[in-house]
Amino acid sequence: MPKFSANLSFLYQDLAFLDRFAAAANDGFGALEYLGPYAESKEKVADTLQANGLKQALFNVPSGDWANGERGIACLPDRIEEFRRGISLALDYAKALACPQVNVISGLVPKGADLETLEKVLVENLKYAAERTADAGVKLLIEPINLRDIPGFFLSTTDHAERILDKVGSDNLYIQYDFYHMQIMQGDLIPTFMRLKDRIAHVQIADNPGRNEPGTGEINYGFILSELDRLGYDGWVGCEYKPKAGTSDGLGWMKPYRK
Ligand SMILES: O=C(O)[C@@H](O)C(=O)CO
Ligand SMILES: [Mg+2]
Repeated sequence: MPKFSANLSFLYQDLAFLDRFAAAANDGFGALEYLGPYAESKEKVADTLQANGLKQALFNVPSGDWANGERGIACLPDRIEEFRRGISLALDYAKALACPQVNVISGLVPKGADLETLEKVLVENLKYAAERTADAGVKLLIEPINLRDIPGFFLSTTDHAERILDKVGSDNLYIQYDFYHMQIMQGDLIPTFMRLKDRIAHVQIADNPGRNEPGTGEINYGFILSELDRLGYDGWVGCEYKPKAGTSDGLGWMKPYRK
């Protein structure tokens, strides 16, 4: 049976961040994920998780000035020190929250930048981060993201993600496979998942078009979720969508999977 993690950067947007924890637990989620916990103290986040009987499935390492349009810094040559500090902060929180994995957002290609240079920076940053996260018992992930929602994003296909994993050469670096992004960029969702299964540590779901809840678009999540089960995926399924019907009211799709 698939187990679901509520992505609090998308769900329960009408509530304050820490109030979203109880709402997710009440709706039957077993774990949480979000862009980052850094605006709250790690102690407060850990206490709120525990008080609501939730696990921390994942969060992103610090990803630059998100509010002002940055989408990660991991490929940017002039941000290497900041990336490294971010890894250390992410590991502090991961330890406090008993979080088994963190996701790296690669970054936007700056105007006129040399792609080979960006790739080298990303690979070196990931080598550095994969070593530190491995020492802490935390998996490191990278996520291909579709170019329609984030034009100019450096990493947008699983082929590219695989090449990066090969270049980094660490057994602690994995792919975060977001079915929504991959439907837009590649399609062929389950055959690709099957091929990359051993390199994928986390999956996320949303329907297309619209990035709304499963059942609102063209992706057959009934099939996908049963395939994930059949193929032995036992990680969390991250619900990273914009609820069309309100978060709790729009959870009808999840009913067959609740005990
Ligand atoms: O798919 C996404 O948007 C996310 O998983 C994310 O963390 C950053 O954009
Ligand atoms: Mg995602």
